[in-house]
Amino acid sequence: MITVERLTKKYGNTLAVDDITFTAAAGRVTGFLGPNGAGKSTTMRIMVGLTRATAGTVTISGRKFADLPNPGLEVGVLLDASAQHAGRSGREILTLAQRLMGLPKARVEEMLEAVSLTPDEASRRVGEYSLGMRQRLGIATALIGDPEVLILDEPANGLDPAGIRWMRDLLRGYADRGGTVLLSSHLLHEIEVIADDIVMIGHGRIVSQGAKTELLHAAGTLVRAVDLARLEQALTDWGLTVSPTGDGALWTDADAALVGTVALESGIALTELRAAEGAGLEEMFLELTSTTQREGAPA
Ligand SMILES: Nc1ncnc2c1ncn2[C@@H]1O[C@H](COP(=O)(O)OP(=O)(O)OP(=O)(O)O)[C@@H](O)[C@H]1O
Repeated sequence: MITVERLTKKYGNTLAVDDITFTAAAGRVTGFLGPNGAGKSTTMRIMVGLTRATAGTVTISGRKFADLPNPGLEVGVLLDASAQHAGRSGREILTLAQRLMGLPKARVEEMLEAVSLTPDEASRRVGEYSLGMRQRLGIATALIGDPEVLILDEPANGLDPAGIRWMRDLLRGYADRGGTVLLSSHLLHEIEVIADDIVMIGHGRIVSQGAKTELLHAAGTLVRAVDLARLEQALTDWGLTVSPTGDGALWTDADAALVGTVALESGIALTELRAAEGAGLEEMFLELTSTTQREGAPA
């Protein structure tokens, strides 16, 4: 389990992380979702002792990262897959990790196999790896110590669709065996398909968090009408948040019963009315993150 309490990080005048509190629970995949510059990487770097917090605390399985005697056995980390030594082979990088953590030699070949790097690929210099191969190697390095907690910053970057599917299954299996997975992404869909819990961050602040199923349930309503412009006006007049989805529908934060009532009262015939679910989560994500703009920050 990862516990983040009232965490704040300032870089000069930039408030990169602004008083955030959340937990990532054991046995669950927690998606850390936010647009570019939201503060995800900064939060993760603080978690693993690479950046010092301005205020607040992070604990991993109840302890601070700095107090873990052999951190690789407790928490697997993948922050920047390109940060590996370009002149070493994948096998050498894994062997270094294996020695550093005092693990059996056989673990290296086991991990290469687990992330589907062939013996030939494992012998090549990392400088010649594609981004997807680096991500696989990074995941192997994170997993080699069989830790209880995984912290992965944008792990799907550079993976092809088959690679993304592979990673999803791997992380699902890991969480199902009781592990804690925290993974970040700026892509809603990536998080939506894999996460059990979602923490949404925008401009350093948490804008929404909870179980994915609950967030989907609360993700508003999609509605279509013959006269869409009139419907939009009617919903807006009722004080509801409304935005066109771009494919001839409107999204609103209200539930379907209220939208139906507004339409009836206004004499507007609807052609579709349903829970927005995935599409709604996206609208919610855009709405929530756009209303937490820092002063002067670009939209
Ligand atoms: N070392 C640093 N010095 C100064 N400002 C920084 C530093 N690192 C991050 N920032 C700022 O902190 C804010 C949060 O950045 P961060 O990298 O944590 O966001 P992110 O959510 O991981 O974004 P992305 O999805 O683009 O990786 C940004 O405004 C960024 O410019």
